[in-house]
Amino acid sequence: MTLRPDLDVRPVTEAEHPAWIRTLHTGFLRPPKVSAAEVAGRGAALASSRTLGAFDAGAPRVGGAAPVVATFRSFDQELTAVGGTPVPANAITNVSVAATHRRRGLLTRMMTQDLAAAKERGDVVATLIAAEYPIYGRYGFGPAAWAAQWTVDVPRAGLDPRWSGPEGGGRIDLADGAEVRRTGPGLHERLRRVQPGAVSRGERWWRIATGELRVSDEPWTEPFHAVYRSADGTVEGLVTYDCDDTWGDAKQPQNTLRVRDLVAVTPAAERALWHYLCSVDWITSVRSGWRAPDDLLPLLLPDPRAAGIVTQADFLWVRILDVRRALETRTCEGRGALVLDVADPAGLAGGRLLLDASPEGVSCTPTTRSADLALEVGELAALWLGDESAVRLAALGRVREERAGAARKADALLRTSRRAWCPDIF
Ligand SMILES: CC(=O)SCCNC(=O)CCNC(=O)[C@H](O)C(C)(C)COP(=O)(O)OP(=O)(O)OC[C@H]1O[C@@H](n2cnc3c(N)ncnc32)[C@H](O)[C@@H]1OP(=O)(O)O
Repeated sequence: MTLRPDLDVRPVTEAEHPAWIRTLHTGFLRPPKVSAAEVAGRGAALASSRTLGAFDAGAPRVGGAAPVVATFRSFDQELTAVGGTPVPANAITNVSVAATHRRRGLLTRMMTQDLAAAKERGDVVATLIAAEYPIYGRYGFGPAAWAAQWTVDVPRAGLDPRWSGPEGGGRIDLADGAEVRRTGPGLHERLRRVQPGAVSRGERWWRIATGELRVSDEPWTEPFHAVYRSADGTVEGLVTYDCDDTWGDAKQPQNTLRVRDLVAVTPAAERALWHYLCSVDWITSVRSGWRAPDDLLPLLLPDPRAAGIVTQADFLWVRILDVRRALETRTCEGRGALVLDVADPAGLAGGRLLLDASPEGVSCTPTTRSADLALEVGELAALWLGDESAVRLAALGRVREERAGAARKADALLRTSRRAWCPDIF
């Protein structure tokens, strides 16, 4: 790795936004052009001292300035812990380093700077959606919530073709973007209060999802929105989807419906919305979008084999910055005490801590007692949302039992009955 003193990492100014966006597009292999509309659409999100750029003073100047050769941005977010309490999170996004400047330590510089600032602010975790698995473990991140995507072969699913709506008095109605902006945020707030791994959505998220705010020059396709209401009229579910227009030579419909977002706060709403999506005439295939790996979807179908997993992968990565607060914020179903020896080579978190957990509450205090389980902070992140098994990590040699049976005990305390899920890419 060649470290170069003429590579300056610093917050970008408003005048530098167009160059910064162009570098981001280049890094993400999108056409390297930027319109005034895109600069305006992204402006509010970029206007922060947490929008970093790397500038190469040794490169030919572009418009009289050193070119932007790397991008990085973080923003305030809340991440729901097991039990439903949110923790303050430093959400990291828009990470790119120009191919001409790769492997010179630019990502490491930007990440180190940003994580130190997040720790200083008092954020409990940092979060990101990783483009590639091998990038972020070195910075103490661990894959904390996985996701799966299904394709449903609708004709094979065995659903009753006469179905005309939900049972039990509930109803489904189509909605427009304005209604989604009114009802969606409240519904999503209900979801994230109970869904470990869910992250907060600001008003901007809803404006982008409904096409009111454009942050890219890609053509916008207006989606369909459908709302589920229970028998008493309460909104309990919302789905946003689009469809293609494909017909076979024998004049048979072969259309695919793609779910962009499905939020349901009751099992009845979730069941009804999936049933609805798989019952839209002309649709022969439904793409589920990113769901929890234990989503209800396949088992809702009379023939679950009609739902094939097309992708199953790590999704939300978490970097714990404050082990004590992270553990004390979550709940535990089990009861017991465990001494964790948490190693953090970056020195941001870690130490030896006594986890004392019961359904009544969790305490986590520094201790000098001998350790039961030794692990790195990234492994703890994978365990923290309850999605990973300490027994599994021990078998992989990634956590070490200092006392026989400690991994099984950790699982009894930390694992959850349903898996963590992050519905959002950010
Ligand atoms: C949250 C998000 O935004 S995810 C999107 C991430 N962006 C992308 O994937 C876009 C394309 N890729 C890139 O822009 C860059 O290659 C980046 C951002 C992934 C890496 O930036 P770089 O400046 O090259 O990383 P840097 O030089 O700091 O590398 C640090 C270490 O990570 C390793 N590393 C970096 N990227 C990768 C990778 N994709 N796969 C494996 N190892 C990697 C380096 O080899 C180096 O290892 P070392 O410490 O053992 O020497």
